[in-house]
Amino acid sequence: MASLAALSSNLFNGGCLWKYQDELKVSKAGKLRIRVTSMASSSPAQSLQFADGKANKLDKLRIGVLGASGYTGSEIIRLLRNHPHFQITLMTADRKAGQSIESVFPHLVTQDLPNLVAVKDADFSAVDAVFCCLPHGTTQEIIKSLPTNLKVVDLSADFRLQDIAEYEEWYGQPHKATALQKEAVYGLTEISRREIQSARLVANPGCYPTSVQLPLIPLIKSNLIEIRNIIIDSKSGVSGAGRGAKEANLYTEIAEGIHSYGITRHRHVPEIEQGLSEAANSKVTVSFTPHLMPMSRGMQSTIYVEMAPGVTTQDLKDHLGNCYEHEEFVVLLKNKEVPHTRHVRGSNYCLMNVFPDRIPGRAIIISVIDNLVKGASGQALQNLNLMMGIPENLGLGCLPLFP
Ligand SMILES: NC(=O)C1=CN([C@@H]2O[C@H](COP(=O)(O)OP(=O)(O)OC[C@H]3O[C@@H](n4cnc5c(N)ncnc54)[C@H](OP(=O)(O)O)[C@@H]3O)[C@@H](O)[C@H]2O)C=CC1
Ligand SMILES: CC(=O)N[C@@H](CCC(=O)OP(=O)(O)O)C(=O)O
Repeated sequence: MASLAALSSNLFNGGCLWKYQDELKVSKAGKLRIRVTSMASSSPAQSLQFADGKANKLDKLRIGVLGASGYTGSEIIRLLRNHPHFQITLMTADRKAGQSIESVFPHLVTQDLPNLVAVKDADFSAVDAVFCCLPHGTTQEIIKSLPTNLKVVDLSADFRLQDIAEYEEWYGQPHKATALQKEAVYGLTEISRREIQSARLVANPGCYPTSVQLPLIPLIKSNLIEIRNIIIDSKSGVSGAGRGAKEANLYTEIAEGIHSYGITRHRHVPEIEQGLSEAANSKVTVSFTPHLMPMSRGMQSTIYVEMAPGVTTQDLKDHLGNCYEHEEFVVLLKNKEVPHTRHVRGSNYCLMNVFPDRIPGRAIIISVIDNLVKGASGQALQNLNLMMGIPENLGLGCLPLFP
């Protein structure tokens, strides 16, 4: 039985009322009782899983953000501001260790948060779960060194590829935590919800792979599209490259133009192919070209596919509509509405739509996300909510920022 406070905090946070089955009852004592259950779990307050088995004074889970001085780390901080059951108690940085969060991110001046510490100085005995927002390569050894009772959502690419040889080929370095790799669950929430719920370590998907796999996996699973000749043209905002200073990301190098990069060799190719191959139950290869756009956040994937014989674009739409009908964060647009990145900015939504190509038998699928939210920290929070047995939309109620 959840408390009214828990219910009202869910609603306050944009909790999705349609996901809750509310049952009003008058108890013998004449008090109104509201029973709340969700798709993700039963009563949130009862299912919080403290790492040491003990509740704390605040009855909130203690969260560590590793890499809190980066873009995805600050996005986690922003989202957790509205979370009823998570409280940040540890934040790490590398070059910025020792600084206060407002000196690193002035927009967070109003928040009462701990100072940034180096990972080596962090006290992990005082946290229940961590978001790991570190560069790939550095992440594996750090996660390996954490107490094993902590739940971990890793936003880096280190645990996404099941095949270690493939990781080493595409990332150009040996994997240093191969045992943990076997334990990790790939966290594309809407597709792997059941596995994520019981995971201890979740490999949060890359931003491009999220925007591509959400529309394609259901269509491939149902044999509605051919698995050959899939062409993916993706575009990302500059925050996708992180906050670290790089010449290629200077205003003068990005503004007033766009450019492709990583042509035929971007490291998200094996990640996309892994997910699509699993859906197809046979090897899928794709043409994938990412582009850098002069915008700070946002991502669009335009995907060209060949439909299976006799299948129409309306069939693709109907199928995606059915698959995602009860999903809060994945939305198939109606009619010929075109997804825009500006309509998901700052939110956890993925908007998609399907259009007939002028070439018979082909369709064009467009999907948009905010690379820092559904493409990173929002999906990571969705996953940790699931892992903790609480409704997966908590903290994720913010609408897109528009205009
Ligand atoms: N940006 C995006 O849209 C997405 C990013 N990701 C992935 O999420 C992870 C974080 O990305 P993002 O936030 O953009 O990156 P940033 O470069 O913005 O932040 C990186 C963070 O890691 C810290 N850090 C860097 N090197 C080390 C180290 N050797 N040891 C400990 N801490 C270190 C930095 O600290 P300091 O600043 O003090 O040096 C900073 O806090 C990456 O793996 C990225 O690929 C995934 C999906 C989308
Ligand atoms: C614009 C930009 O540079 N985007 C990054 C991808 C975003 C990301 O961080 O992906 P991972 O989580 O897999 O590292 C890139 O192309 O490498």
